[in-house]
Amino acid sequence: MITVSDLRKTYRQGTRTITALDGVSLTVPRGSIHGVIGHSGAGKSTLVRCLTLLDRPTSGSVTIDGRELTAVKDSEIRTARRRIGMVFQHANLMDSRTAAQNVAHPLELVKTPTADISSTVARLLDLVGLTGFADAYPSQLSGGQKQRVGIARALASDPDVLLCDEPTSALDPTTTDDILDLIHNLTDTLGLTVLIITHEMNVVKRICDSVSLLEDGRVVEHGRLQDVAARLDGKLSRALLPLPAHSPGGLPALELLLAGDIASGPVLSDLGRRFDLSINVLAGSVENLADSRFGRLRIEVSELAPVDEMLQYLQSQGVAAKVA
Ligand SMILES: Nc1ncnc2c1ncn2[C@@H]1O[C@H](COP(=O)(O)OP(=O)(O)OP(=O)(O)O)[C@@H](O)[C@H]1O
Repeated sequence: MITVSDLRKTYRQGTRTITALDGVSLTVPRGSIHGVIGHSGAGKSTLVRCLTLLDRPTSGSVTIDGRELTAVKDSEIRTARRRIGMVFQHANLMDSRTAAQNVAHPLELVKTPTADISSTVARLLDLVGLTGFADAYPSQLSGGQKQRVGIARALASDPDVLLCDEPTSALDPTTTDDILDLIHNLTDTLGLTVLIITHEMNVVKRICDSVSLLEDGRVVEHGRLQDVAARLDGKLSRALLPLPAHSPGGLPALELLLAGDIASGPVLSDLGRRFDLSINVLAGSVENLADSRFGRLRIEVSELAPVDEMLQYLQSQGVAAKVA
């Protein structure tokens, strides 16, 4: 379990104080994947640096499985960092070393016996789907394969936590999905706790159990994926289930959010039949998130439609709805 409590980081620039993290708190339950999503400048890199103690936070704490990392003395930082496996945007491999030698590097640093290194490296390359690539140099590997080596290297020190900093931002969509699936499978197989820093909503959609939205150094929204997706006015829900901008026409328009079984049901035909009116769908977005179906729809109804009654009816059916 990762617990980040009220983490603050300020930088001095001449006479100015820049607040990069302004009281960030989040919890990642053991064995789950949490995404931190934010635009450029939100504080993502600063958060990564503070979590890995590359930068000391100004205040606040980071605790992993009950051990407060932020309380560790400078002389013990290297050892403490071994509990966190880091996966970077660009795999950051050493070009002069083969895949196997890159994965072996963290083990060599702590003077692991050579026989143990060989068997661990072979097991890890196997685990990330790179059997047969042990002797390949980074220049002979695709972007996705390099990232697999990076993941194997992150796992070499047998960490409790995997911290992934924009792990797929440099990859094409298909490779992105393969790498995300690998991280997901490893989480299950090894019981890892994973924190993924990203600016891509697709990463959150595909593998995160929970998510925090970082803006100007603060977490402005957070929760389990199925909970944030179900918030009609939530920023995360809008990003997960996007609709094009609404340009109001002459007719009343409603926005609906359907979650779970309701999203697969005949909501619109029931609504039309009950109020004896026709309904036009103006825009819609449907996704499977956290094993549930979610839909956000914008519909248009006739001028004389009893909008308030319709909203009440929809709410009674478990559909969040409002005038668009
Ligand atoms: N060493 C530093 N000195 C001064 N200001 C800094 C420093 N590092 C970050 N900042 C500021 O802190 C804020 C957060 O920056 P950070 O790099 O963490 O954002 P980010 O979300 O990672 O952005 P990006 O996605 O573009 O990398 C920004 O306003 C940035 O200018």
